Amino acid sequence: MSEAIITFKNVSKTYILYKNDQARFKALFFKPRNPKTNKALNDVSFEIYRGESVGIVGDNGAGKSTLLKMITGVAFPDEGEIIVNGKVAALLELTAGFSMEMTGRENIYLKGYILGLEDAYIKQIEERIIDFAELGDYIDQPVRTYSSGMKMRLGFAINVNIEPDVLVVDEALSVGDASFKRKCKDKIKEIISAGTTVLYVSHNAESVREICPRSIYLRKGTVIFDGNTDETLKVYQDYKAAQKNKKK
Ligand SMILES: Nc1ncnc2c1ncn2[C@@H]1O[C@H](COP(=O)(O)OP(=O)(O)OP(=O)(O)O)[C@@H](O)[C@H]1O
Repeated sequence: MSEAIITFKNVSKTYILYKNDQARFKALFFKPRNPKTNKALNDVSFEIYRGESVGIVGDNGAGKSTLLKMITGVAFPDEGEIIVNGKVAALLELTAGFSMEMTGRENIYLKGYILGLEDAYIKQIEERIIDFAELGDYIDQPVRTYSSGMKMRLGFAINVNIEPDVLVVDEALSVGDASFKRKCKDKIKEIISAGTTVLYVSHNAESVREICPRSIYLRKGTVIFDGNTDETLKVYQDYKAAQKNKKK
């Protein structure tokens, strides 16, 4: 077996449900007593190997985004351990981390530094990113002057052009107009065929089948099934059908 690039060992995450923002702020200084909580991930363990494409499926609120955010390092577990051995690019919150006052070109460097890339490497991929983003003269204008679609395009262009070891994709992400969307899909396919490890969250069974030979089914934060995508989708769809029948 090749090397595990992502390892989750008994990972759990509980969110505290605050009454309001004031209570959320107060909690920074005083631990709330008996707060309402929601366990978003419950004792999740798996290993993903270099070059695998793995789908994450499950109903709304199952914990899919929480799991992806932990891989990209924007959410943290309260229990368990996560090991990620490589450079992660995320097609999730594309505009996170941008400085609105800096130009698009400066933001390419800013994001590159955040990802731990060297100056010389960023220089090498800069033109490729600019070409992909199709922002014309706006690349040297402050990002605050961009439309939301333009910011997303820049975010997408950076993330897909840094030659990541792991690409994390939320299919619900919508980037730009139809022709740009097509270009993004093609680029994701190209990255997959280059052997990059991909984690793909989607509610669309067909697209999971198309991209991922293996899938993990989450229900209320727990891994219910982890295996061949056809088998995983069958377990998921059978459960949904049983739930529907119960309601009748
Ligand atoms: N910041 C937060 N504070 C409180 N609860 C949260 C927070 N983020 C997520 N949750 C809760 O954690 C659970 C898992 O959420 P998550 O977004 O990971 O689900 P998901 O499977 O990605 O859902 P969807 O398919 O709707 O995107 C949900 O019950 C959600 O309400």
